[in-house]
Amino acid sequence: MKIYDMPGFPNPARIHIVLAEKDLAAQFEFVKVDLFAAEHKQPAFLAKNPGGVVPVLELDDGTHIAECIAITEYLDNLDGHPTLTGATPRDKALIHMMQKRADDWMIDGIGAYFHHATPGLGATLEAYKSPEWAGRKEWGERQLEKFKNGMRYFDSVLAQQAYIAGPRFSVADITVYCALLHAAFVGITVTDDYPALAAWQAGVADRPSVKNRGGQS
Ligand SMILES: N[C@@H](CCC(=O)N[C@@H](CS)C(=O)NCC(=O)O)C(=O)O
Repeated sequence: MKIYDMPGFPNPARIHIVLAEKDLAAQFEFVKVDLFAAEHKQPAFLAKNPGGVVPVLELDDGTHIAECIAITEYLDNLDGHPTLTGATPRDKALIHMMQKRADDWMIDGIGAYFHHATPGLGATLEAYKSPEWAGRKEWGERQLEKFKNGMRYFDSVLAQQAYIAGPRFSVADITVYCALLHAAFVGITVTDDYPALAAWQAGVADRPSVKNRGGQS
């Protein structure tokens, strides 16, 4: 099986942490897609994922699975013992609720800010010198507000419970953690205003799956 990704980028990092949590990395070949060279917008890659983003999982039968949450569902259920996406109907529902909030408010929020309010991946891909740029930049700035509201919300959640979706580590933790990685890249860090989020972040950073993911992503 293959994973198409780009080392150092936040969404691929989500999958590297999942692979480490599930001890599956050795079963995969990693194929680098050069985002700066716009390889992900070429027909060969778009045939794998019309969304034109990484990561993408390729199964041995040629099936392509895009979207981190879908890839995580697949990987987490391979051994019949899901540990990241919930084992009971209640846990599954709570994890997916928080995962959706983490996707919408955190990883998409900071991603939109990066692509629309900063030079992002550069002039060729982002077209930030286009006449529409001013409006897009303003929209991107508003996405940063959404991200900061997300930080505030998750800080309040983590003041009440150990992890994002309850007492156990889950895919929702991975999503929030990787959104914070992306935020740090653009200079936005977790400050003293968010003490529970900061303590949780330090704990997640210390997990073997996060610390030792083979230097990948
Ligand atoms: N919703 C997607 C997001 C994937 C995504 O945005 N990946 C980024 C890398 S971190 C990407 O490929 N960006 C390229 C671009 O936007 O042109 C997922 O969950 O996999």
